[in-house]
Amino acid sequence: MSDLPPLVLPAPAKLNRMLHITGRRADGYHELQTLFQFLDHGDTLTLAPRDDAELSLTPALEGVADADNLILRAARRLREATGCRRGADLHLLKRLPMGGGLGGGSSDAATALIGLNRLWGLGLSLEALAAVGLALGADVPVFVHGHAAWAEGVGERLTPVDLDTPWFVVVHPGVAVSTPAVFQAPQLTRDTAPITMARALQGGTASWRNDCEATVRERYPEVASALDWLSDRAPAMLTGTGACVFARLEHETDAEALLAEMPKRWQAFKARGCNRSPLHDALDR
Ligand SMILES: C[C@@](CO)(OP(=O)(O)O)[C@H](O)COP(=O)(O)OP(=O)(O)OC[C@H]1O[C@@H](n2ccc(N)nc2=O)[C@H](O)[C@@H]1O
Ligand SMILES: Nc1ncnc2c1ncn2[C@@H]1O[C@H](COP(=O)(O)OP(=O)(O)O)[C@@H](O)[C@H]1O
Repeated sequence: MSDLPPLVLPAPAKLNRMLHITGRRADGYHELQTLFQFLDHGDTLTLAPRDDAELSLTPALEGVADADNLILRAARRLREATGCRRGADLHLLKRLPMGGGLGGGSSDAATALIGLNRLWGLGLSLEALAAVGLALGADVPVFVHGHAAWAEGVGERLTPVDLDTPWFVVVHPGVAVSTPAVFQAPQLTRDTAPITMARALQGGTASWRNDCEATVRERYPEVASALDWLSDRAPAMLTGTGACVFARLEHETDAEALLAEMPKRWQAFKARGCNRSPLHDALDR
């Protein structure tokens, strides 16, 4: 056994504070403009070195084969990209709902890339790690770079920004939303005129919206119920393609009060918005 201590690193959630769909590419993927921000809530990945070349991940994720797990896929891609032959024991404490629009899988992958880069002493730059991550998902690079960002393209062209950092109550309405199904929906708005980042920021939170919301509301009534319930109490939006929705609150006590009166059928948590990823804060400690 190696003497190096395990690395314990956060894999935070993200919110899409706004999301516009501005077009559709020839390959079917959609052009987006979105503002990503992190939450101080997420999964935790523990990475321990091994003396052999095995990669192990515990526990198994329900409904996700190991070969598809973004953490193991990230580890294998990193080894392919660098020729590294080392192994690791990985353990995931999963707190984020899967397929909830909180980017949990992408964040897990980014934490694996950054953690293994350190554990294996590879010395890759964040730029190089983000490039490895982009092949796994469009949301991986923002988690690797670790700063709130204005994103364009399919979400990979990033400009760092500092947004307001209120409290959020994030609600999972208990349904799974299929990202491909939302993007294939005939009624999805795909022609929002592109805007500049400056204009999006000047418009402020009151002007921010998610172009997926109408489609998701129509197809998933429970998401519509959660949005309606939250909107009666605070400004509320969908994140990504859902299913999670979030309300914006000034104070932690407001978030606690909202959680206390929420219908028990929904899972919910409070978290603070952060412009610097908790992963990068942890790496500096
Ligand atoms: C739209 C976002 C915003 O954050 O939604 P969430 O996943 O967070 O909800 C993400 O960029 C999603 O990224 P990700 O979750 O990696 O999507 P993928 O698995 O790559 O895509 C699933 C499918 O959705 C469609 N898709 C995805 C992203 C995109 N910009 N255009 C698309 O048309 C494609 O059909 C693709 O095959
Ligand atoms: N480590 C992982 N954590 C979560 N989901 C994963 C992971 N590996 C693969 N997946 C797959 O990726 C899908 C999207 O997961 P996730 O990133 O949590 O949602 P979203 O993209 O909606 O924010 C899941 O439904 C699951 O099938």
